[in-house]
Amino acid sequence: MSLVEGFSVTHRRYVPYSHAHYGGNLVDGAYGLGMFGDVATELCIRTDGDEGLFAGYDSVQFVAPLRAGDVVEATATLTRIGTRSRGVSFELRVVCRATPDKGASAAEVLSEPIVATRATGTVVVPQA
Ligand SMILES: C[C@H](N)CC(=O)SCCNC(=O)CCNC(=O)[C@H](O)C(C)(C)COP(=O)(O)OP(=O)(O)OC[C@H]1O[C@@H](n2cnc3c(N)ncnc32)[C@H](O)[C@@H]1OP(=O)(O)O
Repeated sequence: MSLVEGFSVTHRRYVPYSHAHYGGNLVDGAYGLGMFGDVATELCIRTDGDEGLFAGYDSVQFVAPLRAGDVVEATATLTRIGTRSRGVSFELRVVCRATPDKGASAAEVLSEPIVATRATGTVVVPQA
């Protein structure tokens, strides 16, 4: 178990073109929230031995677009330990991106990750 403030878990994933939803291959904001649910689940497993339940978000900010073809990292960090509640902060970062001007499948590793989404929320676990 890793029930200590500051403990974090990161998931990394390629965003398929089947998830492009808007012009410019833009992906809907819910995609990142789905990743936050999954990474929070692993966080709860590691902190409390249970998948936990997401009670709600206090804040969500869509800081930069997420695009099909991106490789993204979602990080969940434990910020508060209640009795059964756990405060969690989230960040979604783009680490690789397509470069279609160089070819249909060309892509690059970004020199600096782009933060796409930030959020804070609460998950609830069973009584120990
Ligand atoms: C991470 C997941 N594996 C992935 C998901 O996303 S799950 C899918 C979405 N979530 C759900 O379907 C959950 C639906 N909600 C529930 O089942 C319940 O509302 C709950 C389990 C989240 C809470 O219900 P309950 O166990 O009856 O809560 P309480 O006994 O009243 O409180 C327990 C602690 O939780 C804090 N709390 C409750 N609701 C909220 C809330 N909306 N926002 C923030 N905090 C909440 C409450 O303050 C208690 O905290 P302490 O134990 O005192 O620290």
